Amino acid sequence: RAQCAQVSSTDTYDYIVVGSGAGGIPMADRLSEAGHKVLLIEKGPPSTGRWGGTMKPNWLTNTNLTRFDVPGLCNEIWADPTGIVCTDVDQMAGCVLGGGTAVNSGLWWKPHPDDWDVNFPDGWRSKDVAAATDRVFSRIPGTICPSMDGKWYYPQGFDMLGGSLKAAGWNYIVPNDHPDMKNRTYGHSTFMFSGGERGGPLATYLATASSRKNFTLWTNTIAKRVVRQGGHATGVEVECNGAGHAGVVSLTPNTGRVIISAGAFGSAKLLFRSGIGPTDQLNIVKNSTDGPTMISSDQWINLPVGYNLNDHVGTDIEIAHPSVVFYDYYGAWSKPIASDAQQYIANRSGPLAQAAPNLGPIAWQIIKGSDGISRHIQWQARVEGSKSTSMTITQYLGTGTVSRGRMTITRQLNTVVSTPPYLRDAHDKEAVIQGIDDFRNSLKDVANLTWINPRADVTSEQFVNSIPATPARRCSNHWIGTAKLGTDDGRSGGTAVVDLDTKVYGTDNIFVVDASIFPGHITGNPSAAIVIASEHAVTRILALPVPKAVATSS
Ligand SMILES: Cc1cc2nc3c(=O)[nH]c(=O)nc-3n(C[C@H](O)[C@H](O)[C@H](O)COP(=O)(O)OP(=O)(O)OC[C@H]3O[C@@H](n4cnc5c(N)ncnc54)[C@H](O)[C@@H]3O)c2cc1C
Repeated sequence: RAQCAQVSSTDTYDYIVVGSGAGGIPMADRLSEAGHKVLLIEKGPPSTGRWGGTMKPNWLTNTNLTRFDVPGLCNEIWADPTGIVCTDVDQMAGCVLGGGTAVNSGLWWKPHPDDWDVNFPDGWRSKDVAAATDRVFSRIPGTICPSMDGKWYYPQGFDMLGGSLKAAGWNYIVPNDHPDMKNRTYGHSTFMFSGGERGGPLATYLATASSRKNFTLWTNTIAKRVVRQGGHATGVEVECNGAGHAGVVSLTPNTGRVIISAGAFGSAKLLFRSGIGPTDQLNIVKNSTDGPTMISSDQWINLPVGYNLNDHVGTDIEIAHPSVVFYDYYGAWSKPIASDAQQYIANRSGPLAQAAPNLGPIAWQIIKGSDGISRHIQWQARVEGSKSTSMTITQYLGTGTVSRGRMTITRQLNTVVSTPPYLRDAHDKEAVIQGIDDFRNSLKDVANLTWINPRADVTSEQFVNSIPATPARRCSNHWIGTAKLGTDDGRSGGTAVVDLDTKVYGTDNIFVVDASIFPGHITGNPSAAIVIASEHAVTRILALPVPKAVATSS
Protein backbone atom coordinates (compact mmCIF):
# COMPACT_ATOMS: atom_id res chain seq x y z
CA ARG A 1 0.00 0.00 0.00
CA ALA A 2 1.32 3.43 -0.92
CA GLN A 3 2.48 5.59 1.95
CA CYS A 4 1.57 9.11 2.96
CA ALA A 5 4.51 11.52 3.02
CA GLN A 6 4.95 14.17 5.66
CA VAL A 7 5.42 17.67 4.25
CA SER A 8 8.93 19.03 4.67
CA SER A 9 8.97 22.09 6.91
CA THR A 10 11.88 23.65 5.06
CA ASP A 11 10.52 23.55 1.50
CA THR A 12 8.70 26.70 0.45
CA TYR A 13 6.84 27.56 -2.76
CA ASP A 14 6.29 30.85 -4.57
CA TYR A 15 2.88 29.64 -5.68
CA ILE A 16 0.69 26.86 -4.35
CA VAL A 17 -2.09 26.04 -6.83
CA VAL A 18 -4.93 23.94 -5.40
CA GLY A 19 -6.82 21.83 -7.93
CA SER A 20 -5.68 20.52 -11.31
CA GLY A 21 -8.74 21.24 -13.47
CA ALA A 22 -9.44 23.67 -16.30
CA GLY A 23 -8.37 26.61 -14.14
CA GLY A 24 -5.47 25.11 -12.17
CA ILE A 25 -3.37 23.36 -14.81
CA PRO A 26 -2.86 26.35 -17.15
CA MET A 27 -2.20 28.56 -14.13
CA ALA A 28 0.49 26.25 -12.74
CA ASP A 29 2.11 25.98 -16.16
CA ARG A 30 2.30 29.69 -16.80
CA LEU A 31 3.52 30.50 -13.28
CA SER A 32 6.30 27.94 -13.58
CA GLU A 33 7.14 29.19 -17.06
CA ALA A 34 7.72 32.62 -15.48
CA GLY A 35 10.39 31.01 -13.29
CA HIS A 36 8.47 30.68 -10.04
CA LYS A 37 8.64 27.65 -7.82
CA VAL A 38 5.18 26.13 -8.14
CA LEU A 39 3.38 23.33 -6.31
CA LEU A 40 0.17 21.95 -7.84
CA ILE A 41 -1.97 20.01 -5.36
CA GLU A 42 -4.67 17.61 -6.60
CA LYS A 43 -6.88 15.61 -4.25
CA GLY A 44 -7.59 12.81 -6.72
CA PRO A 45 -5.45 10.11 -8.35
CA PRO A 46 -3.72 10.26 -11.75
CA SER A 47 -6.14 9.89 -14.67
CA THR A 48 -4.77 9.62 -18.23
CA GLY A 49 -2.05 7.09 -19.08
CA ARG A 50 0.60 9.77 -19.57
CA TRP A 51 0.36 10.58 -15.83
CA GLY A 52 0.38 7.01 -14.57
CA GLY A 53 -3.37 6.45 -14.57
CA THR A 54 -4.43 2.81 -14.57
CA MET A 55 -8.24 2.71 -14.72
CA LYS A 56 -9.24 0.91 -17.90
CA PRO A 57 -11.37 -1.86 -19.39
CA ASN A 58 -9.73 -5.18 -20.23
CA TRP A 59 -9.38 -4.46 -23.93
CA LEU A 60 -6.90 -1.68 -23.16
CA THR A 61 -4.73 -3.87 -20.93
CA ASN A 62 -1.62 -3.93 -23.06
CA THR A 63 -1.71 -0.25 -23.88
CA ASN A 64 -0.79 2.94 -22.04
CA LEU A 65 -4.39 4.11 -22.53
CA THR A 66 -6.95 4.52 -19.76
CA ARG A 67 -10.69 5.13 -19.74
CA PHE A 68 -9.86 8.85 -19.59
CA ASP A 69 -7.83 8.79 -22.81
CA VAL A 70 -10.37 7.18 -25.11
CA PRO A 71 -13.09 9.64 -26.24
CA GLY A 72 -15.56 6.81 -26.82
CA LEU A 73 -15.39 5.85 -23.13
CA CYS A 74 -16.10 9.32 -21.73
CA ASN A 75 -19.67 8.56 -20.70
CA GLU A 76 -18.55 5.63 -18.54
CA ILE A 77 -18.44 8.25 -15.78
CA TRP A 78 -22.24 7.83 -15.62
CA ALA A 79 -22.06 4.02 -15.47
CA ASP A 80 -19.17 3.64 -13.02
CA PRO A 81 -17.97 6.79 -11.28
CA THR A 82 -16.28 4.97 -8.37
CA GLY A 83 -12.94 6.46 -7.38
CA ILE A 84 -13.38 9.30 -9.86
CA VAL A 85 -16.19 11.57 -8.71
CA CYS A 86 -15.92 13.97 -5.80
CA THR A 87 -17.68 12.28 -2.90
CA ASP A 88 -18.08 15.54 -0.97
CA VAL A 89 -20.14 17.24 -3.69
CA ASP A 90 -23.84 16.50 -4.33
CA GLN A 91 -23.35 16.96 -8.09
CA MET A 92 -21.21 15.17 -10.69
CA ALA A 93 -17.63 16.49 -10.53
CA GLY A 94 -14.34 14.81 -11.40
CA CYS A 95 -11.92 14.47 -8.48
CA VAL A 96 -8.96 13.13 -10.47
CA LEU A 97 -5.92 14.71 -12.08
CA GLY A 98 -7.38 17.06 -14.68
CA GLY A 99 -10.67 17.55 -12.81
CA GLY A 100 -13.52 18.11 -15.25
CA THR A 101 -11.10 18.10 -18.18
CA ALA A 102 -10.31 14.42 -17.46
CA VAL A 103 -13.91 13.21 -17.34
CA ASN A 104 -15.84 15.54 -19.63
CA SER A 105 -16.95 15.08 -23.22
CA GLY A 106 -14.23 17.37 -24.51
CA LEU A 107 -16.52 19.92 -26.19
CA TRP A 108 -14.34 22.94 -26.79
CA TRP A 109 -15.68 26.32 -27.86
CA LYS A 110 -14.10 29.65 -28.65
CA PRO A 111 -16.46 31.88 -26.65
CA HIS A 112 -18.93 34.30 -28.20
CA PRO A 113 -17.82 37.91 -27.48
CA ASP A 114 -21.02 38.42 -25.44
CA ASP A 115 -19.87 35.69 -23.06
CA TRP A 116 -17.33 38.21 -21.74
CA ASP A 117 -19.00 41.50 -22.65
CA VAL A 118 -22.35 40.72 -21.01
CA ASN A 119 -20.99 39.08 -17.89
CA PHE A 120 -17.61 40.53 -17.03
CA PRO A 121 -16.45 44.03 -16.03
CA ASP A 122 -13.84 46.15 -17.83
CA GLY A 123 -10.51 44.39 -17.85
CA TRP A 124 -12.28 41.13 -18.70
CA ARG A 125 -14.22 42.09 -21.85
CA SER A 126 -13.75 40.14 -25.09
CA LYS A 127 -11.07 42.59 -26.29
CA ASP A 128 -9.22 42.18 -22.98
CA VAL A 129 -9.14 38.39 -23.19
CA ALA A 130 -8.37 38.25 -26.94
CA ALA A 131 -4.65 37.58 -26.40
CA ALA A 132 -5.40 34.88 -23.81
CA THR A 133 -7.87 33.29 -26.24
CA ASP A 134 -5.22 33.17 -28.94
CA ARG A 135 -2.72 31.56 -26.58
CA VAL A 136 -5.20 28.88 -25.53
CA PHE A 137 -6.31 28.03 -29.06
CA SER A 138 -2.75 27.92 -30.35
CA ARG A 139 -2.02 25.23 -27.75
CA ILE A 140 -5.36 23.45 -27.95
CA PRO A 141 -6.90 24.21 -31.35
CA GLY A 142 -9.63 21.58 -31.13
CA THR A 143 -11.07 19.52 -33.95
CA ILE A 144 -14.42 18.89 -35.62
CA CYS A 145 -13.25 15.46 -36.77
CA PRO A 146 -11.59 13.54 -33.93
CA SER A 147 -11.02 10.25 -35.77
CA MET A 148 -7.45 10.30 -37.10
CA ASP A 149 -8.48 8.95 -40.52
CA GLY A 150 -10.46 12.14 -41.12
CA LYS A 151 -13.85 10.40 -41.27
CA TRP A 152 -17.04 10.85 -39.29
CA TYR A 153 -18.48 7.57 -38.03
CA TYR A 154 -22.23 7.02 -37.62
CA PRO A 155 -23.01 10.46 -39.07
CA GLN A 156 -26.68 9.64 -39.78
CA GLY A 157 -28.00 11.58 -36.78
CA PHE A 158 -25.92 14.61 -37.68
CA ASP A 159 -26.96 14.40 -41.32
CA MET A 160 -30.67 14.09 -40.55
CA LEU A 161 -30.88 16.85 -37.95
CA GLY A 162 -28.32 19.17 -39.55
CA GLY A 163 -29.97 18.76 -42.94
CA SER A 164 -33.38 19.50 -41.43
CA LEU A 165 -32.12 22.67 -39.72
CA LYS A 166 -30.48 23.74 -42.95
CA ALA A 167 -33.76 23.28 -44.83
CA ALA A 168 -35.42 25.48 -42.19
CA GLY A 169 -32.92 28.29 -42.81
CA TRP A 170 -30.28 27.63 -40.17
CA ASN A 171 -26.69 28.09 -41.42
CA TYR A 172 -23.89 25.55 -41.19
CA ILE A 173 -20.67 26.95 -39.68
CA VAL A 174 -17.31 25.64 -38.51
CA PRO A 175 -18.06 26.87 -34.99
CA ASN A 176 -14.65 28.01 -33.77
CA ASP A 177 -14.02 29.87 -37.05
CA HIS A 178 -17.07 32.00 -36.26
CA PRO A 179 -17.46 32.31 -32.49
CA ASP A 180 -19.69 35.36 -32.96
CA MET A 181 -22.18 33.55 -35.24
CA LYS A 182 -24.46 31.96 -32.71
CA ASN A 183 -27.91 32.74 -34.02
CA ARG A 184 -29.71 30.07 -36.06
CA THR A 185 -26.43 28.38 -36.85
CA TYR A 186 -25.26 24.80 -36.38
CA GLY A 187 -22.10 22.81 -36.80
CA HIS A 188 -20.17 19.71 -35.88
CA SER A 189 -19.24 19.13 -32.28
CA THR A 190 -15.81 20.61 -31.69
CA PHE A 191 -13.56 18.78 -29.26
CA MET A 192 -10.28 19.49 -27.45
CA PHE A 193 -9.15 15.99 -28.49
CA SER A 194 -5.85 15.57 -30.30
CA GLY A 195 -4.16 12.57 -31.86
CA GLY A 196 -7.38 10.60 -31.35
CA GLU A 197 -7.04 10.94 -27.57
CA ARG A 198 -8.49 13.23 -24.90
CA GLY A 199 -5.74 15.84 -25.11
CA GLY A 200 -6.67 19.22 -23.59
CA PRO A 201 -4.83 20.80 -20.63
CA LEU A 202 -3.55 17.42 -19.36
CA ALA A 203 -1.69 16.78 -22.63
CA THR A 204 -0.41 20.32 -23.19
CA TYR A 205 -0.12 22.71 -20.24
CA LEU A 206 0.59 19.98 -17.69
CA ALA A 207 3.18 18.41 -20.00
CA THR A 208 5.20 21.63 -20.27
CA ALA A 209 4.84 22.39 -16.56
CA SER A 210 6.11 18.93 -15.66
CA SER A 211 9.22 19.37 -17.77
CA ARG A 212 10.40 22.16 -15.46
CA LYS A 213 12.48 21.61 -12.34
CA ASN A 214 10.67 24.40 -10.53
CA PHE A 215 7.31 22.61 -10.84
CA THR A 216 6.03 19.95 -8.41
CA LEU A 217 2.79 17.97 -8.64
CA TRP A 218 1.20 16.17 -5.71
CA THR A 219 -1.80 13.94 -6.41
CA ASN A 220 -3.96 12.22 -3.76
CA THR A 221 -3.49 15.26 -1.53
CA ILE A 222 -6.41 17.30 -0.16
CA ALA A 223 -6.01 20.98 0.67
CA LYS A 224 -7.84 21.35 3.97
CA ARG A 225 -7.41 25.08 4.51
CA VAL A 226 -5.32 28.07 3.63
CA VAL A 227 -3.24 28.95 6.69
CA ARG A 228 -3.39 32.70 7.13
CA GLN A 229 -2.71 35.55 9.50
CA GLY A 230 -5.29 38.21 8.84
CA GLY A 231 -5.43 38.66 5.09
CA HIS A 232 -2.02 37.12 4.47
CA ALA A 233 -1.62 33.43 3.67
CA THR A 234 1.52 31.71 4.90
CA GLY A 235 0.81 28.20 3.64
CA VAL A 236 -1.73 25.48 2.93
CA GLU A 237 -2.61 22.64 5.29
CA VAL A 238 -2.92 19.36 3.40
CA GLU A 239 -4.28 15.91 4.18
CA CYS A 240 -3.17 12.67 2.64
CA ASN A 241 -5.85 11.04 0.45
CA GLY A 242 -4.44 7.50 0.49
CA ALA A 243 -1.00 8.08 -0.96
CA GLY A 244 -0.27 11.79 -0.98
CA HIS A 245 1.15 14.37 1.42
CA ALA A 246 0.15 15.59 4.88
CA GLY A 247 1.11 18.63 6.94
CA VAL A 248 1.45 22.35 6.32
CA VAL A 249 3.13 23.44 3.07
CA SER A 250 4.75 26.84 3.41
CA LEU A 251 4.72 29.72 0.99
CA THR A 252 7.87 31.69 0.30
CA PRO A 253 7.79 34.25 3.14
CA ASN A 254 6.22 37.59 2.15
CA THR A 255 6.04 36.99 -1.60
CA GLY A 256 4.33 33.58 -1.84
CA ARG A 257 0.77 33.28 -3.14
CA VAL A 258 -2.03 30.72 -3.08
CA ILE A 259 -4.22 30.13 -6.13
CA ILE A 260 -7.44 28.24 -5.38
CA SER A 261 -8.62 26.35 -8.48
CA ALA A 262 -10.66 23.57 -6.88
CA GLY A 263 -13.81 24.06 -8.97
CA ALA A 264 -17.10 25.86 -8.29
CA PHE A 265 -17.81 23.68 -5.25
CA GLY A 266 -14.29 22.77 -4.14
CA SER A 267 -13.01 26.35 -4.13
CA ALA A 268 -15.99 27.63 -2.15
CA LYS A 269 -15.53 24.81 0.35
CA LEU A 270 -11.83 25.57 0.78
CA LEU A 271 -12.65 29.25 1.34
CA PHE A 272 -15.23 28.32 3.99
CA ARG A 273 -12.72 26.06 5.77
CA SER A 274 -10.25 28.94 5.66
CA GLY A 275 -12.70 31.29 7.40
CA ILE A 276 -13.73 33.14 4.26
CA GLY A 277 -17.45 33.29 3.41
CA PRO A 278 -20.85 34.19 4.82
CA THR A 279 -21.03 33.91 8.61
CA ASP A 280 -23.78 31.26 8.51
CA GLN A 281 -21.49 28.96 6.49
CA LEU A 282 -18.43 29.63 8.63
CA ASN A 283 -20.48 28.77 11.71
CA ILE A 284 -21.34 25.41 10.16
CA VAL A 285 -17.63 24.72 9.63
CA LYS A 286 -16.98 25.89 13.19
CA ASN A 287 -19.45 23.24 14.40
CA SER A 288 -17.88 20.50 12.27
CA THR A 289 -14.81 18.37 12.93
CA ASP A 290 -12.82 21.38 11.68
CA GLY A 291 -14.04 23.46 14.62
CA PRO A 292 -11.20 23.04 17.14
CA THR A 293 -8.51 24.04 14.61
CA MET A 294 -10.45 26.58 12.56
CA ILE A 295 -9.15 30.15 12.35
CA SER A 296 -10.74 32.24 15.12
CA SER A 297 -13.89 34.16 14.29
CA ASP A 298 -12.27 37.58 14.74
CA GLN A 299 -10.19 36.69 11.66
CA TRP A 300 -13.15 35.66 9.48
CA ILE A 301 -13.65 37.51 6.21
CA ASN A 302 -17.31 37.96 5.42
CA LEU A 303 -17.79 37.49 1.66
CA PRO A 304 -20.72 36.13 -0.39
CA VAL A 305 -18.98 32.85 -1.31
CA GLY A 306 -21.49 30.27 -2.58
CA TYR A 307 -24.03 32.81 -3.84
CA ASN A 308 -24.35 33.58 -7.54
CA LEU A 309 -24.31 29.84 -8.29
CA ASN A 310 -25.25 29.05 -11.87
CA ASP A 311 -25.42 26.18 -14.36
CA HIS A 312 -26.92 25.95 -17.82
CA VAL A 313 -30.60 25.05 -17.44
CA GLY A 314 -30.79 21.78 -19.31
CA THR A 315 -34.05 20.86 -21.04
CA ASP A 316 -34.04 17.59 -22.98
CA ILE A 317 -36.22 17.07 -26.02
CA GLU A 318 -36.33 13.79 -27.94
CA ILE A 319 -37.05 12.98 -31.55
CA ALA A 320 -36.81 9.79 -33.59
CA HIS A 321 -36.14 9.27 -37.27
CA PRO A 322 -35.73 6.00 -39.19
CA SER A 323 -32.39 7.12 -40.67
CA VAL A 324 -30.70 7.51 -37.26
CA VAL A 325 -28.26 4.73 -36.25
CA PHE A 326 -27.35 4.14 -32.61
CA TYR A 327 -23.87 3.02 -31.56
CA ASP A 328 -23.57 1.30 -28.20
CA TYR A 329 -20.82 3.28 -26.47
CA TYR A 330 -21.77 1.94 -23.03
CA GLY A 331 -21.44 -1.60 -24.38
CA ALA A 332 -18.00 -0.72 -25.74
CA TRP A 333 -16.68 -0.73 -22.18
CA SER A 334 -16.83 -4.48 -21.69
CA LYS A 335 -17.59 -5.76 -25.20
CA PRO A 336 -16.46 -3.36 -27.91
CA ILE A 337 -16.96 -4.40 -31.52
CA ALA A 338 -13.58 -6.10 -32.02
CA SER A 339 -12.73 -4.33 -35.27
CA ASP A 340 -13.61 -0.95 -33.73
CA ALA A 341 -11.35 -1.59 -30.73
CA GLN A 342 -8.59 -2.69 -33.06
CA GLN A 343 -9.02 0.34 -35.30
CA TYR A 344 -8.82 2.62 -32.30
CA ILE A 345 -5.78 0.99 -30.73
CA ALA A 346 -3.89 0.74 -34.01
CA ASN A 347 -4.85 4.02 -35.67
CA ARG A 348 -6.80 6.15 -33.13
CA SER A 349 -9.61 5.99 -35.66
CA GLY A 350 -13.20 4.81 -35.85
CA PRO A 351 -16.23 5.38 -33.64
CA LEU A 352 -14.25 5.04 -30.40
CA ALA A 353 -12.21 8.14 -31.35
CA GLN A 354 -15.47 10.10 -31.12
CA ALA A 355 -17.01 11.24 -27.86
CA ALA A 356 -19.78 9.01 -26.58
CA PRO A 357 -22.66 8.95 -27.35
CA ASN A 358 -22.09 10.45 -30.77
CA LEU A 359 -22.57 14.13 -30.02
CA GLY A 360 -23.88 16.58 -32.60
CA PRO A 361 -24.98 18.56 -34.35
CA ILE A 362 -24.70 21.52 -32.00
CA ALA A 363 -26.94 24.47 -32.84
CA TRP A 364 -27.36 27.99 -31.50
CA GLN A 365 -29.94 30.71 -31.34
CA ILE A 366 -30.36 34.03 -29.53
CA ILE A 367 -33.73 35.05 -28.12
CA LYS A 368 -34.57 38.59 -27.16
CA GLY A 369 -36.84 38.57 -24.12
CA SER A 370 -39.63 40.97 -23.26
CA ASP A 371 -37.25 42.32 -20.58
CA GLY A 372 -34.92 43.46 -23.38
CA ILE A 373 -32.21 40.88 -22.56
CA SER A 374 -30.80 38.68 -25.33
CA ARG A 375 -30.39 35.13 -24.12
CA HIS A 376 -28.16 32.57 -25.83
CA ILE A 377 -29.29 29.00 -26.35
CA GLN A 378 -27.11 26.04 -27.31
CA TRP A 379 -28.76 22.87 -28.60
CA GLN A 380 -26.63 19.78 -28.06
CA ALA A 381 -27.76 16.63 -29.86
CA ARG A 382 -26.68 13.07 -29.15
CA VAL A 383 -27.68 9.73 -30.57
CA GLU A 384 -29.42 8.02 -27.68
CA GLY A 385 -32.88 7.94 -26.21
CA SER A 386 -35.88 5.70 -25.72
CA LYS A 387 -35.66 4.15 -29.21
CA SER A 388 -32.78 2.88 -31.30
CA THR A 389 -33.54 5.67 -33.79
CA SER A 390 -33.77 8.40 -31.12
CA MET A 391 -31.84 11.59 -30.73
CA THR A 392 -31.92 13.44 -27.43
CA ILE A 393 -31.26 17.14 -27.80
CA THR A 394 -30.41 19.18 -24.71
CA GLN A 395 -31.24 22.84 -24.73
CA TYR A 396 -28.81 24.89 -22.62
CA LEU A 397 -29.81 28.40 -21.63
CA GLY A 398 -26.62 30.44 -21.22
CA THR A 399 -25.51 34.05 -21.73
CA GLY A 400 -28.14 36.48 -20.51
CA THR A 401 -29.71 34.22 -17.85
CA VAL A 402 -30.78 36.11 -14.77
CA SER A 403 -31.61 33.26 -12.34
CA ARG A 404 -29.05 32.39 -9.68
CA GLY A 405 -28.85 29.82 -6.89
CA ARG A 406 -26.71 29.10 -3.87
CA MET A 407 -24.37 26.36 -2.68
CA THR A 408 -23.82 25.74 1.00
CA ILE A 409 -21.90 23.34 3.22
CA THR A 410 -23.12 20.71 5.67
CA ARG A 411 -21.70 19.78 9.07
CA GLN A 412 -20.20 16.71 7.40
CA LEU A 413 -18.33 19.20 5.19
CA ASN A 414 -20.16 18.20 2.01
CA THR A 415 -21.27 20.87 -0.43
CA VAL A 416 -24.90 20.98 -1.55
CA VAL A 417 -26.88 22.95 -4.11
CA SER A 418 -29.31 24.35 -1.55
CA THR A 419 -30.98 26.78 -3.98
CA PRO A 420 -31.04 25.41 -7.54
CA PRO A 421 -30.34 28.19 -10.03
CA TYR A 422 -32.86 27.06 -12.64
CA LEU A 423 -35.67 29.19 -14.08
CA ARG A 424 -36.17 31.43 -11.07
CA ASP A 425 -36.69 34.35 -13.46
CA ALA A 426 -39.85 34.43 -15.59
CA HIS A 427 -38.00 35.73 -18.63
CA ASP A 428 -35.45 32.91 -18.42
CA LYS A 429 -38.37 30.50 -18.64
CA GLU A 430 -39.93 32.48 -21.48
CA ALA A 431 -36.67 32.06 -23.47
CA VAL A 432 -36.58 28.32 -22.84
CA ILE A 433 -40.16 27.96 -24.04
CA GLN A 434 -39.69 30.17 -27.08
CA GLY A 435 -36.53 28.29 -28.01
CA ILE A 436 -38.41 24.99 -27.96
CA ASP A 437 -41.25 26.47 -30.01
CA ASP A 438 -38.77 27.69 -32.62
CA PHE A 439 -36.99 24.36 -32.74
CA ARG A 440 -40.25 22.42 -33.14
CA ASN A 441 -41.27 24.81 -35.85
CA SER A 442 -37.97 24.38 -37.66
CA LEU A 443 -38.47 20.60 -37.77
CA LYS A 444 -42.18 20.57 -38.60
CA ASP A 445 -41.78 19.60 -42.26
CA VAL A 446 -39.27 16.78 -41.77
CA ALA A 447 -40.70 13.59 -43.27
CA ASN A 448 -40.95 10.58 -40.95
CA LEU A 449 -39.74 12.51 -37.90
CA THR A 450 -41.49 11.54 -34.65
CA TRP A 451 -41.65 13.81 -31.62
CA ILE A 452 -41.20 11.76 -28.48
CA ASN A 453 -40.74 14.72 -26.13
CA PRO A 454 -42.61 17.01 -26.14
CA ARG A 455 -45.44 15.04 -27.77
CA ALA A 456 -47.33 16.81 -30.55
CA ASP A 457 -50.35 17.46 -28.31
CA VAL A 458 -48.32 19.12 -25.51
CA THR A 459 -47.44 22.81 -25.74
CA SER A 460 -43.84 23.88 -25.15
CA GLU A 461 -44.99 25.77 -22.08
CA GLN A 462 -46.76 22.73 -20.62
CA PHE A 463 -43.68 20.67 -21.39
CA VAL A 464 -41.24 23.07 -19.71
CA ASN A 465 -43.50 23.38 -16.67
CA SER A 466 -43.74 19.60 -16.37
CA ILE A 467 -39.99 19.19 -15.73
CA PRO A 468 -38.92 20.05 -12.17
CA ALA A 469 -36.35 22.85 -11.90
CA THR A 470 -34.02 20.63 -9.88
CA PRO A 471 -30.44 19.52 -10.49
CA ALA A 472 -31.69 15.94 -10.89
CA ARG A 473 -33.67 16.96 -14.00
CA ARG A 474 -31.96 20.11 -15.25
CA CYS A 475 -28.27 19.79 -14.41
CA SER A 476 -25.76 20.42 -17.19
CA ASN A 477 -22.59 19.93 -15.07
CA HIS A 478 -21.51 23.45 -15.97
CA TRP A 479 -21.40 24.90 -12.47
CA ILE A 480 -19.97 28.39 -12.08
CA GLY A 481 -20.19 31.56 -10.05
CA THR A 482 -19.58 30.82 -6.35
CA ALA A 483 -16.66 33.27 -5.99
CA LYS A 484 -17.81 35.99 -8.36
CA LEU A 485 -15.30 38.36 -9.95
CA GLY A 486 -16.20 42.03 -9.80
CA THR A 487 -15.45 45.51 -8.56
CA ASP A 488 -18.20 45.56 -5.92
CA ASP A 489 -16.37 44.29 -2.85
CA GLY A 490 -18.55 41.72 -1.12
CA ARG A 491 -17.33 42.76 2.33
CA SER A 492 -19.25 45.99 2.01
CA GLY A 493 -22.53 44.81 0.55
CA GLY A 494 -21.30 44.07 -2.97
CA THR A 495 -21.63 40.76 -4.81
CA ALA A 496 -17.98 40.06 -5.64
CA VAL A 497 -15.61 37.69 -3.85
CA VAL A 498 -12.53 38.37 -6.00
CA ASP A 499 -11.28 41.57 -7.59
CA LEU A 500 -10.21 42.10 -11.20
CA ASP A 501 -6.89 40.38 -10.45
CA THR A 502 -8.84 37.39 -9.06
CA LYS A 503 -7.56 38.22 -5.57
CA VAL A 504 -9.94 37.50 -2.72
CA TYR A 505 -11.14 40.75 -1.16
CA GLY A 506 -9.60 41.36 2.24
CA THR A 507 -6.50 39.28 1.45
CA ASP A 508 -3.21 40.19 -0.15
CA ASN A 509 -2.10 36.85 -1.56
CA ILE A 510 -5.08 34.49 -1.93
CA PHE A 511 -6.57 34.14 -5.42
CA VAL A 512 -9.38 32.09 -6.99
CA VAL A 513 -9.06 31.06 -10.64
CA ASP A 514 -11.59 28.58 -12.03
CA ALA A 515 -15.29 28.33 -12.88
CA SER A 516 -16.13 29.98 -9.56
CA ILE A 517 -15.19 33.47 -10.68
CA PHE A 518 -17.58 33.63 -13.67
CA PRO A 519 -20.20 36.30 -12.91
CA GLY A 520 -22.76 34.83 -15.31
CA HIS A 521 -23.23 31.96 -17.69
CA ILE A 522 -21.83 31.74 -21.19
CA THR A 523 -23.13 30.35 -24.47
CA GLY A 524 -21.59 26.89 -24.55
CA ASN A 525 -19.80 24.23 -22.51
CA PRO A 526 -17.41 26.23 -20.37
CA SER A 527 -14.04 24.48 -20.17
CA ALA A 528 -12.30 26.48 -22.94
CA ALA A 529 -13.56 29.75 -21.42
CA ILE A 530 -12.21 28.66 -18.02
CA VAL A 531 -8.79 27.94 -19.54
CA ILE A 532 -8.91 31.38 -21.20
CA ALA A 533 -9.85 32.97 -17.87
CA SER A 534 -6.86 31.23 -16.29
CA GLU A 535 -4.52 32.45 -19.06
CA HIS A 536 -5.85 35.97 -18.59
CA ALA A 537 -5.69 35.84 -14.79
CA VAL A 538 -2.09 34.64 -14.76
CA THR A 539 -1.03 37.65 -16.82
CA ARG A 540 -2.70 39.95 -14.32
CA ILE A 541 -1.30 38.12 -11.29
CA LEU A 542 2.25 38.16 -12.66
CA ALA A 543 1.93 41.90 -13.29
CA LEU A 544 0.97 42.65 -9.68
CA PRO A 545 3.58 44.54 -7.70
CA VAL A 546 5.69 42.56 -5.27
CA PRO A 547 4.36 43.18 -1.73
CA LYS A 548 5.99 46.01 0.17
CA ALA A 549 7.21 43.76 2.94
CA VAL A 550 9.62 42.15 0.50
CA ALA A 551 10.98 45.36 -0.88
CA THR A 552 11.94 46.44 2.63
CA SER A 553 13.18 43.06 3.89
CA SER A 554 15.89 42.55 1.27
C1 LIG B 1 -19.54 14.73 -16.80
C2 LIG B 1 -19.13 16.11 -17.24
C3 LIG B 1 -19.10 16.43 -18.60
C4 LIG B 1 -18.72 17.70 -19.01
N1 LIG B 1 -18.61 17.96 -20.36
C5 LIG B 1 -18.04 19.13 -20.76
C6 LIG B 1 -17.68 19.34 -22.12
O1 LIG B 1 -17.85 18.48 -22.98
N2 LIG B 1 -17.10 20.52 -22.46
C7 LIG B 1 -16.88 21.51 -21.53
O2 LIG B 1 -16.38 22.58 -21.89
N3 LIG B 1 -17.19 21.32 -20.25
C8 LIG B 1 -17.73 20.15 -19.84
N4 LIG B 1 -17.96 19.93 -18.50
C9 LIG B 1 -17.65 21.01 -17.55
C10 LIG B 1 -16.16 21.27 -17.35
O3 LIG B 1 -15.43 20.07 -17.31
C11 LIG B 1 -15.98 22.08 -16.07
O4 LIG B 1 -16.75 23.26 -16.20
C12 LIG B 1 -14.54 22.46 -15.81
O5 LIG B 1 -13.70 21.33 -15.74
C13 LIG B 1 -14.44 23.23 -14.50
O6 LIG B 1 -13.13 23.67 -14.33
P1 LIG B 1 -12.58 24.08 -12.90
O7 LIG B 1 -11.13 24.36 -13.04
O8 LIG B 1 -13.46 25.14 -12.35
O9 LIG B 1 -12.81 22.82 -11.96
P2 LIG B 1 -12.45 21.29 -12.18
O10 LIG B 1 -12.08 21.02 -13.59
O11 LIG B 1 -13.57 20.53 -11.58
O12 LIG B 1 -11.13 21.09 -11.31
C14 LIG B 1 -11.11 21.20 -9.92
C15 LIG B 1 -10.04 20.25 -9.40
O13 LIG B 1 -9.79 20.55 -8.02
C16 LIG B 1 -9.65 19.35 -7.29
N5 LIG B 1 -9.96 19.66 -5.89
C17 LIG B 1 -11.15 20.00 -5.36
N6 LIG B 1 -11.03 20.25 -4.05
C18 LIG B 1 -9.72 20.08 -3.73
C19 LIG B 1 -8.98 20.20 -2.53
N7 LIG B 1 -9.55 20.59 -1.39
N8 LIG B 1 -7.65 19.90 -2.56
C20 LIG B 1 -7.04 19.53 -3.71
N9 LIG B 1 -7.72 19.41 -4.89
C21 LIG B 1 -9.04 19.69 -4.90
C22 LIG B 1 -10.62 18.40 -7.95
O14 LIG B 1 -10.29 17.06 -7.69
C23 LIG B 1 -10.45 18.79 -9.43
O15 LIG B 1 -9.41 18.05 -10.04
C24 LIG B 1 -18.37 18.68 -18.05
C25 LIG B 1 -18.38 18.37 -16.69
C26 LIG B 1 -18.75 17.10 -16.27
C27 LIG B 1 -18.75 16.78 -14.81
